Amino acid sequence: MSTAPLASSERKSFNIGTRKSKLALAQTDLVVEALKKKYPQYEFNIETKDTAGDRDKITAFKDMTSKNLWTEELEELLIGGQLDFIIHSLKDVPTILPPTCALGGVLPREDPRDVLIVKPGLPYTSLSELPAGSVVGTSSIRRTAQLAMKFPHLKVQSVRGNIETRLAKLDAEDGPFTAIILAAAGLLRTGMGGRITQYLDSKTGSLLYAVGQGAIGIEIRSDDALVLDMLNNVGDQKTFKEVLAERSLLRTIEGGCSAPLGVESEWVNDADGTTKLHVRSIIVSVDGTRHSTAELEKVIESPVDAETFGLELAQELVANGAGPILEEIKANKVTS
Ligand SMILES: NCc1[nH]cc(CCC(=O)O)c1CC(=O)O
Repeated sequence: MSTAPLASSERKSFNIGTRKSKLALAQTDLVVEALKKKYPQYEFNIETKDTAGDRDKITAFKDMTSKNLWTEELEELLIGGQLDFIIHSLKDVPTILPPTCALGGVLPREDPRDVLIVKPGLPYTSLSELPAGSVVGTSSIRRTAQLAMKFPHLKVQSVRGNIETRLAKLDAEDGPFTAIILAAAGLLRTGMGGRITQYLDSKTGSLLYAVGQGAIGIEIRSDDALVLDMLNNVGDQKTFKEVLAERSLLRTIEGGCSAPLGVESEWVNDADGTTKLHVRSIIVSVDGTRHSTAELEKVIESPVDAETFGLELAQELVANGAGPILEEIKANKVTS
């Protein structure tokens, strides 16, 4: 847009963009609610848009050539000034944003774990109970690789579509799936937590989650001081530190490809009361035969500390053998 930006004092109305899915709308409502509470004098308009990721429901994610499946169209509107905020599932946001865009803040993280959902009528209550040959639905290479490593007797088959579509494919009488794996956050935020069979985490010896999973990311123009200031009052600083550390880890190791990286972040208190961020991480080869793990625990006071944390954890993962696994993934990647 060619119109000159309004002076801060004249801006009373803000446009918030998101995708059309039920989850995107539920998450946007949470952000609008939080903004209205602190800024009752402003008006917030929600605008929805389909993205490339919504339109192409057939190509497996790993074969898609655009890295910004869920974000590109909305970012164009943000950069052009038609939008002031974009609300994303942070997990879907690339670790490198366009140069004039920034992650302005995040809402408090929902449960970040993956969950198992077993087909109705089947008796299984956990991943480890599923009989050999059971078909587990997921389209994520992170989940596929970790399943191949930890549950090699199971079969993995791709399942695409939004949460409702995937559940319908699981429930289909004549469908192939014994169970599917989804993020807890998406189910909980859309009122479908009742479908969860088992929460997966390192304690149950199963999957680590995706970088940013369960967090709602708010993208803004990096020079929009008014909006940034609003988000400093509305966003959750603890979640922000966690996800900045996780995204720095992913950005460091991925080098232009989406890596099968799993993480698990928690805050721990030392005996002397110091609070530290503890992150476990794993990279697994797609066939599950090789992996590298690393953990780090440090005080995080600033965004710079979080960036450094991610960098150091990435170095540890590489020192523990992640390099060849990443090289193999890059070599097999479709390039364009
Ligand atoms: N790419 C799909 C996607 N993006 C965000 C979520 C769920 C919510 C979240 O992880 O924040 C999901 C579905 C899933 O992985 O089960």
